[in-house]
Amino acid sequence: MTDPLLSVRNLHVQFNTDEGVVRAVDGVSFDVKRGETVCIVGESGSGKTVACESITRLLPMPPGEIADGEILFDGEDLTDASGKRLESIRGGRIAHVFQNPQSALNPVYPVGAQIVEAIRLHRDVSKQAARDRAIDLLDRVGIPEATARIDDYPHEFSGGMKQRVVIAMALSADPDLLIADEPTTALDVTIQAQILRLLRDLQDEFDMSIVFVTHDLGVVAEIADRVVVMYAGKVMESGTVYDVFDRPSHPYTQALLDCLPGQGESMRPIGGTLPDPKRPPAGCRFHPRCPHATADCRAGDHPEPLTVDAGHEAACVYYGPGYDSSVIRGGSASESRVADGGAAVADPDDGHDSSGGDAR
Ligand SMILES: Nc1ncnc2c1ncn2[C@@H]1O[C@H](COP(=O)(O)OP(=O)(O)OP(=O)(O)O)[C@@H](O)[C@H]1O
Ligand code: NI
Repeated sequence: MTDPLLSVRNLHVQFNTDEGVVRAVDGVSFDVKRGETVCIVGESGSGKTVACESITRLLPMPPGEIADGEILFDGEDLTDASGKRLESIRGGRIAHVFQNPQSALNPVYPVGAQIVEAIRLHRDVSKQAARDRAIDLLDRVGIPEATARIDDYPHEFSGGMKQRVVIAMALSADPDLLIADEPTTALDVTIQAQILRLLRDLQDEFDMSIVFVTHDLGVVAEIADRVVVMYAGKVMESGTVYDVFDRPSHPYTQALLDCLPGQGESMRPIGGTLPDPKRPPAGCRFHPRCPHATADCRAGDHPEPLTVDAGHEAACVYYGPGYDSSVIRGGSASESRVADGGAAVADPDDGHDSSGGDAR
């Protein structure tokens, strides 16, 4: 068995603020194998972006700080890497794509010039060779008449086409890992589906791994090989897309799935809101909102992940000896939810802020 491409081990990322320490990512572990797509899913504020942006230290530090843990990328611990080393990895072996394509493009230069620059940053090639490759990349991401459009400015492209340009730029260095943080959230549904299909095709073609952040379980069903469910800085459940959709073993995962509209029912949002990250509750982070919480769930530390099956883990006190999963899964345990698709997880912060993309 080969080592995973990326192995995030017990990662703790915090912000030291005047009001206290925000433990945004609080002991998160997950692996990404070569060539696979891992979706990180969870409500707004659960720490998805902070976890992803810590990998290449895109997250400004300070105010952020990696307080503990390891980020092993191809065997190298990135938490120890120098700023210079990370700069070469960023955009080289690890590329990021964000929600808002506008933020990744410079409005005053033609898109081709920006892709050429990205190529030449990581490769010693002539301008002409880089330009040829830029045209090829634009063509591969589905920009019609790439040769004619390479000298167009970002504003001459629609939102979906702009995101394709950004993806072409991200691919320019042949990355081993693409980290895409809500790359389709700002796009309309049809365009979203096209971009997801594009990423899947490109993944095969470029043989890369993808970490895909979303709060849309429909998107997860569409694109994930494996899923990491985050809540309030913790991983609640992880497993293959089939494990998580067909055998959800954490009440939080179940609650997220219940937000998906089924036949003729409307979306049921999860009651309550995320805890204050400066003062998380004792016990399981989800217990104040969990319909199954017992005294054991309200005390002590957050539960350790327990193995459900090989490769499928759930961090739930309830998931233990004598556990009756039908209690949590209700009557719908046998229905495959992978096919449902299409719905966003109810989000307390409804207008998912675009700062993840705008900040850059
Ligand atoms: N610079 C910062 N200073 C203080 N707290 C921060 C900072 N950046 C993020 N946080 C906090 O860290 C937590 C995790 O935020 P993060 O952006 O990772 O959530 P997310 O899961 O990506 O949510 P969304 O779906 O809205 O993008 C939140 O409580 C957020 O308020
Ligand atoms: Ni985010």
